[in-house]
Amino acid sequence: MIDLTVVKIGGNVIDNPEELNEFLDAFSNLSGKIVLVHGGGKLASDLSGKLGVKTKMIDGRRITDAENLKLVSMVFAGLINKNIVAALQARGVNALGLCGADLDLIRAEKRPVDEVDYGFVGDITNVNTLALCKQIECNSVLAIAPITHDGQGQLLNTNADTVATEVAVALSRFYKVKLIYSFEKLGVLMSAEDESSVIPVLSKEKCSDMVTAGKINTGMLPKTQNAFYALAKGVEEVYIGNFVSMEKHQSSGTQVINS
Ligand SMILES: Nc1ncnc2c1ncn2[C@@H]1O[C@H](COP(=O)(O)OP(=O)(O)O)[C@@H](O)[C@H]1O
Ligand SMILES: CC(=O)N[C@@H](CCC(=O)OP(=O)(O)O)C(=O)O
Repeated sequence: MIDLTVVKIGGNVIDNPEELNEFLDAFSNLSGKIVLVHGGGKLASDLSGKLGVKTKMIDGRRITDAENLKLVSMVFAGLINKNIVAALQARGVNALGLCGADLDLIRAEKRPVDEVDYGFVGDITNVNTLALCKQIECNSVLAIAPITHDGQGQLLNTNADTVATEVAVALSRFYKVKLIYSFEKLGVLMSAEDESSVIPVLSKEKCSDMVTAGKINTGMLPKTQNAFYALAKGVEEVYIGNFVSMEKHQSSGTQVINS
């Protein structure tokens, strides 16, 4: 099988022009088949503060009422997605920016109300693998925003780590997939404040101990949950780290392993 890399970038990098440029430079230099999935949670939260739209996150996921949905659709599928596409085009990469509704790429269902009502948050039910593969085989570099749809005209907000995961899982039927969750730190840290405490290899047991001890929390919760799920569903290799440092061989990040 041919190698393919899925890279996910999150809000802290997107919100920092210098880091974003460094990321896009490194991403543009990657050879072979590549797919980019982006978030942008920080920018959405900053903007909602300015516009007076209340924001609440639970375990790294946004409670998305109707007003928040309007805002995140504009920010993720519009502003951020199109700026990333333009920046990649400027680097000679023929990027195609899409959200989950385009080409029926990612269907989701509104998360059922349990203990928490997440509002218009979508749990992914289907990835249109054929559409993805067609674009990839035409050498388009997909830049995917974390807005999904339910097939009935309703847009939904889905965590970008989860979008990257499901895209990686779908593509692993046809490619040998490496999935990198890139963020501003060098990897999963033993101690949140200490950048030198990167855990080189994270097993399920180690992760569960760290969650219990409160050492993995907030946005790292969806990342690690998604990482183990991806491995269980056929993704070949999964890393959590800083893509630029990894590409420059300054840091190997955290490799997540399924044991
Ligand atoms: N053990 C940990 N190691 C590194 N970061 C952690 C850890 N536990 C929690 N975090 C937090 O998780 C954040 C990354 O998640 P998130 O903010 O959702 O990133 P992104 O927007 O890039 O997906 C880090 O900025 C950090 O504050
Ligand atoms: C449901 C949910 O939480 N959706 C996320 C989607 C964006 C995202 O995941 O952005 P980062 O990768 O920058 O965190 C949100 O609204 O923030």
